[in-house]
Amino acid sequence: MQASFKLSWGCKGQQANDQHKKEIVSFESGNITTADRSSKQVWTIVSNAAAISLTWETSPQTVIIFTKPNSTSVRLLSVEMLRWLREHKGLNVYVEPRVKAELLAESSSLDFVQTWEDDKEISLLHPMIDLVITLGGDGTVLWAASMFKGPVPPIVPFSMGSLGFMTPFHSEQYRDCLEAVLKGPISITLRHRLQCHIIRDKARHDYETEENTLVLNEVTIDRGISSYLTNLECYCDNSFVTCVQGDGLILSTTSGSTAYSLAAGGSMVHPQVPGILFTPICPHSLSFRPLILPDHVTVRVQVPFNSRSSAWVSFDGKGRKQLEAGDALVCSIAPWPVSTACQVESTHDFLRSIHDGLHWNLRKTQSSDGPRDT
Ligand SMILES: NC(=O)c1ccc[n+]([C@@H]2O[C@H](COP(=O)([O-])OP(=O)(O)OC[C@H]3O[C@@H](n4cnc5c(N)ncnc54)[C@H](O)[C@@H]3O)[C@@H](O)[C@H]2O)c1
Ligand SMILES: Nc1ncnc2c1ncn2[C@@H]1O[C@H](COP(=O)(O)OP(=O)(O)OP(=O)(O)O)[C@@H](O)[C@H]1O
Repeated sequence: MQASFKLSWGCKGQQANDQHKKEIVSFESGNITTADRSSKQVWTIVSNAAAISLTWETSPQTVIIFTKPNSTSVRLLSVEMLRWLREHKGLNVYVEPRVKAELLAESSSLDFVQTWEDDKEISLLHPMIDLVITLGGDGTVLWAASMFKGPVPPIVPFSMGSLGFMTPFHSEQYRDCLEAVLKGPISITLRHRLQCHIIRDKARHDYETEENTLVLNEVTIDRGISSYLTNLECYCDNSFVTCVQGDGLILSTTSGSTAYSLAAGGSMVHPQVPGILFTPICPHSLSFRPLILPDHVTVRVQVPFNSRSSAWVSFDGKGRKQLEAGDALVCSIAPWPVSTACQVESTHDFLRSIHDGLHWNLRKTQSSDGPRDT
């Protein structure tokens, strides 16, 4: 039985209208799901960067730890953390099968750690997990989120990488931090994901389409190894947007706005702002500015039949798939956001990340010594 919790919204100390928001963000039985996007205005109210707080109604019992591979410091910390969670907190602890094999090779005293045998079992595991811990960088948070094809338990990301934009917790203080998280309430960032699926021209009469892929950062359609320009026809709710002629296009969440989209000239957007960023990669045109589309639209990107080359899709930088002429990628906001625990609060953590991680707007301060307005 999964631990249950409730979410509440507050604006600068005031309690917002939670009932109104609960109709849009359901958090029954520990599963966070958002309502159909047709309720446009209401959704905007829900997401409007008010501080969101998670309070446990029943205590978490089962925790999973995802770890960055090939890191000695991560491995050592994960062993210590697994023991502490089991021996001091009495929790059931899970790791990925690869990690369990590594742990057992190290010591048989870690046989209390649980795992699964087969990828199919992971869908059975989801309803049992109350809390996710990540030890690594942003890539480990993306990896953990990708394991959940539906609702995602709250994620507590510890920083053990170099940039750590989405990983606000310091691993040295893991005991204090996890004590506070397990007790609650926790301030969270509700990060939207995109659901993407490919429609193959060859299979357009088939009932079965390829399964949806969920991304936390972005889906990228690029030229891959081809040396030709990509030629991508883009539609938003069936209205023609534009044709991308360049290296490609990034469709990003607002959480992903500080990742690849930023490198391609897109704006940085607070992760709780609802929307889809439409950012071209090296467009061969003088006037192609990036766009931000509302969260209720469906974007379709199609390789036209007269395109000189195919295109390639990647999901959070992984799982590349080829798009042939006539194939399309369809993308919209998914109903299962990812809640990540905040060190302080969503806006504070976001601003700290752009200052400390990206050195945003760092400039020597002008001295007061000089000419002045009189
Ligand atoms: N030119 C680029 O900037 C570029 C190119 C390819 C991929 N990427 C990004 O890499 C991501 C995959 O991450 P990975 O760790 O698996 O690959 P990786 O190991 O190549 O790391 C990519 C870098 O992007 C940072 N990053 C990831 N998500 C971020 C976010 N939401 N905000 C700020 N920085 C973020 C990571 O900390 C890391 O430093 C992709 O989703 C894509 O956004 C960026
Ligand atoms: N549990 C995992 N299993 C397989 N691959 C993983 C796992 N966790 C992370 N990865 C992959 O390992 C790579 C590096 O991870 P991550 O970004 O967390 O570390 P990092 O590169 O040291 O951090 P930073 O990006 O902050 O420097 C990413 O591509 C990520 O997808």
